[in-house]
Formats: sequence, structure tokens, C-alpha cells
Amino acid sequence: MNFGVSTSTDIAISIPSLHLSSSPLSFKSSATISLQSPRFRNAYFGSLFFGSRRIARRITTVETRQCSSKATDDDFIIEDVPHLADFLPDLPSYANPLKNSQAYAIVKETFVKPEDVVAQKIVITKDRSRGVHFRRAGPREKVYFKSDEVRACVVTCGGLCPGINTVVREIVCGLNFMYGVDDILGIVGGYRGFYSKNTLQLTPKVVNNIHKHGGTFLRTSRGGHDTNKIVDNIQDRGINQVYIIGGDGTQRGAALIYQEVAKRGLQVAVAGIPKTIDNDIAVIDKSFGFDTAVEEAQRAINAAHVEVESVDNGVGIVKLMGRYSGFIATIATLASRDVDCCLIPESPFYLEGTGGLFEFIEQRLKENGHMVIVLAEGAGQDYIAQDMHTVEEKDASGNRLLQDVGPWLSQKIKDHFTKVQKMAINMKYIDPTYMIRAIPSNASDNVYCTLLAQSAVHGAMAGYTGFTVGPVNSRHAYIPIARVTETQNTVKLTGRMWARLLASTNQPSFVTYNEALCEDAANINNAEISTQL
Ligand SMILES: Nc1ncnc2c1ncn2[C@@H]1O[C@H](COP(=O)(O)OP(=O)(O)O)[C@@H](O)[C@H]1O
Ligand SMILES: O=P(O)(O)OC[C@H]1O[C@](O)(COP(=O)(O)O)[C@@H](O)[C@@H]1O
Ligand SMILES: [Mg+2]
Repeated sequence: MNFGVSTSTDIAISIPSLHLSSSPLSFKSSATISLQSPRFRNAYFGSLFFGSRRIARRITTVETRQCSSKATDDDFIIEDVPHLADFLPDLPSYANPLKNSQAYAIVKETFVKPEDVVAQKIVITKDRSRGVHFRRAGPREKVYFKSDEVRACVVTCGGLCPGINTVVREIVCGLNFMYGVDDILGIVGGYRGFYSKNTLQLTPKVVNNIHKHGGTFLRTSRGGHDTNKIVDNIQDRGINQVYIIGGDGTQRGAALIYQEVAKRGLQVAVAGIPKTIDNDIAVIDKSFGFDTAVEEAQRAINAAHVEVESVDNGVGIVKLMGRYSGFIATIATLASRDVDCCLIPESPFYLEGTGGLFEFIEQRLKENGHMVIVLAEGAGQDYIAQDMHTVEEKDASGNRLLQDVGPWLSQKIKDHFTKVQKMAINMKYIDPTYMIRAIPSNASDNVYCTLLAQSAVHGAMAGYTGFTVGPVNSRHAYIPIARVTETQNTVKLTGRMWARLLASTNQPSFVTYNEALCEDAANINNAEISTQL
């Protein structure tokens, strides 16, 4: 790895954020540090097996002979994931059986190098910090499980999303075809299934066709996470690899399972695969099924447009999913070009007065005779609560239950134009909410799901645990679970994506720059963290 300096000289580095090494480590920059060396791992994991390790490396001595780039001090941070050997130091390792597999026999570099990392910041400025890096996903030379000793399980939790069945299928096939594992259990009905339901035996044959169907073959649920009962069950059943497919709530639950497993000193790898239709999972580029959902949303938007184009003063409203994050609405709007206005949870809007929604609707109706509004289900929730004096309710997982913004907004618009403006409008309201997530994934999401599943399998076999897998700047990485649960991914009002949307629809932005800054900060900090288990 080249740290932006010479490729052939010795580089002395020290690790200032960690007090475990008093003398700087010295290594060849071309071969780089071995993250898997027992010295490295034991030194930095001993007391830290509950969380991610944030390892800041400052290159303190640099000689530049071959490289033209400027030699400067440089921050290089790796946020690494735990490994079973951190709390089971005597764990034996074995040669990876992939070496002998037909699929990988002709691959030039079968195994990912221990020092390969994925940069979170892809656009960097010369002389500025390179930021955070994650361990690259993929098969490792050594595995920490014998194939015939693996007893894996797969569970799916939370809401549906296109592609869940593909991930389940590919975990089963990946374990079986790549690593010869044939003891794989399906946990039925989400987290509570660990202690309240019988398991299913999963084989490549059993899961062969499930990717062609929407939903989850394993069924799912909200609530019911009881860490002790779950880990007792894992222990009782002799499970040693746990694959957990779910969103932010699920990943929080997975982190607790990992911690309990580590506390009990069990040789159990816990791997999270992020799933959510809302695309609200931090760090990763995009969640699987999102593109499929956006594509399906186009059909609803198109229908709304056709309807309102054919009548006088047609106002179409399409409500799409997005509890706290308006990604589906934003991207569906950008993709469609038939949308006049997009309303998302991150951006508060107002109806009356100058710059308000009513004024904009009136203007568009005068100009075009019709208009289409795309509405994320989480938009305007505070507005509705104020207007209707509603009491906040939560679902079994602790997520806020939303007020139905679609009918509320439709009624407000109708009332305003009939009563106040004395203008008849033709309202067409379409709510395809569940239709966009209850479908099988499209081709590209299927490929994405396969990569996620195979990366998770490689990671667990290699002994990594407490990780979530996902693409970071298009490269799959192992990300510490805590990193994906500490914040939620939201549409940034001060970002270029939202600016592109505003430029494309030419809708009012409803907020000033300073308000947008505040909203962005609040959306990150106030992201509701479900606590009810
Ligand atoms: N903070 C938490 N700690 C432990 N488990 C949680 C937490 N939040 C949610 N869960 C569990 O994760 C599962 C799914 O959570 P939910 O929020 O419904 O969906 P998602 O994972 O898709 O966001 C539920 O079984 C829930 O009990
Ligand atoms: O009716 P359900 O199944 O609780 O799901 C509704 C919610 O699920 C979501 O799809 C998000 O689900 P997750 O939190 O599981 O990703 C939201 O968009 C929506 O508000
Ligand atoms: Mg969620």
C-alpha cells in the first residue's frame, strides 16, 4: 500500500491514538503493515473487543525517492472490525479451502491481502487527511473454522425489502459451494424466532428458487430482541456463525449479540448484512433493493402523471416510503422528470403564504394545467402533529409510527383550492407504499445481494465478527457494526444531490441556507434510535 509517499523506502510509523506501542513500528511501505499479525492484533484488541477499533496512524518519518508526491505528515485511520482471536487467542486456523475450489482455482489473486483497506473518503485534497479506512471484504488465506464444524444460521428482521431472499440464498449457496458447509439453519420470524420457533434446515436445494419471490422466505418481525435468550439459544444449538439480515434496528441488536458472545467467550462469528428500503444505513453506498424500489416507484409516478395530464387542474400525489430519510422520493423524483415537487422528512415545508406549497401549486397549475407531488411518508410529521394534536406512537421495535401524510396533504390542498381560491382541482392520490418493497429484486440488486452474501461468508469464515458488510465507494468492506448504527443516512439539504433535485423540479426549497444547515445537523443527531426491544 502506498501511503502517498515513496514506495520502496522504510517508513516508520507510530500509532498515537493507542498507548500500547511505545516504539514506532517499522515496515516496508510496499508490503505495509500486517493487520493480521498476532502482534498487531493482540496488541490492539486485548481490551477492546466490544467495539470498533479506530486506529490512527501518523507517518512520522518519510523519505521520498521514487514518488513525486509531496512528503508530509499524513493521517491514515483504519476502523477495523473485531476478530474471534481477539478474545480466543489460541484459536487454530486452517488453509482456506477456496484454494482448491473450481471457481477460484484460476483467479490470479484468490485472497484479499491483510493490508487491503477501503477508503471512506474518495475525493481527497492534497496534503489533507485521508480519513477513515475499512478492511476490504473478501476471502482470506486462513480460515478459523473447519468446514464440517460450522453450524451457521440466518435470520431476517425488520421491514421487507426487495432482495432479502437473494441474500439468504447466496449465504446458503456461498457457504456450501465455496466452503463445503452443509449445516445451515434458518431462524424463522426474526429475532424472536431464536427462542420461540423451530428452525428450518437450509440447503442449496431448499433455497434454489427463493430469489424469484419478494418478501422473506424466513419471515420477519419487529420487536422481540432479547439478547440473553438469543445467545442462550445460539449456545444451546451449537451455532457458530450467525448471519443477521436487517436494518439499523437489527444491526443494533446484532451488536448486542456480538458483545454477549464475546463476553461468554464463544467461538461464534456474528455478521450483519444491512437491509432497508429507506437507504438510511450510514457508511455504505446504498442498501440493496433500493434501486428496485425506485424503479417500481416510477410506475406510480407515471400513473399519476398520466391521470393529471388528462384532466383540468389535475394534482397528483404519490406517497413513497421513507420514514426518516427521503432517498426513495428524492431519487424517484430525479429519475422521473414528471415530478413538480418532492417533499421529504429532512426538509420541513409550509403550505400557506409566500414561498409556500399552495402558492407553488397555483403557479404550476396556471403554467401547465397539472402537477405531480412526490411525498415521502415521513415528510411533514411535525406539521401534522401540530395541526391534528396527535400523540406519538411507536411500533414493536421502538420506531415512530407515522401519521398518514398522504390523505392529510390531499385534503389540505383540496380545501384550500375549493374554499379559499374558489378553484376546482382534480386530485389523484396514489399510495403504492408496500408495492415498491414487496417485489423481487431487479437484476443489478440481485448481483449486489450476491456480493453482500459472499463477502459476509468470507468474513465469518476468516474469523471476523461484529461486522457489517457493505460497499464503500463501490468496494465491499467490513465495517464495525457500531459505525453503521451511530447515525442514520439522510438526504443532506446542503448537499449537491438535493440541489440537483431543486434544480430539476424548480420547486421552492422552503428553507434558507442557515435553516438547511440546522436541519442537516438535527437530522444526524435526532435520528431516532429504537430502544424498545
Ligand atoms: N436498539 C436495539 N437494540 C436491540 N435490538 C433492536 C434495537 N432496535 C431494534 N432492535 C430489534 O431489531 C429488529 C428489527 O428492528 P426494526 O427497527 O423493526 O427494523 P430494521 O432493523 O429494519 O430497522 C427487531 O426485532 C427489534 O427488536
Ligand atoms: O408497516 P411496516 O412493516 O412496519 O413497515 C413500514 C416501515 O418500514 C420501512 O420500510 C422501513 O423499514 P426498516 O426500518 O425495517 O428498514 C419504512 O419505510 C416504513 O415506514
Ligand atoms: Mg430501521
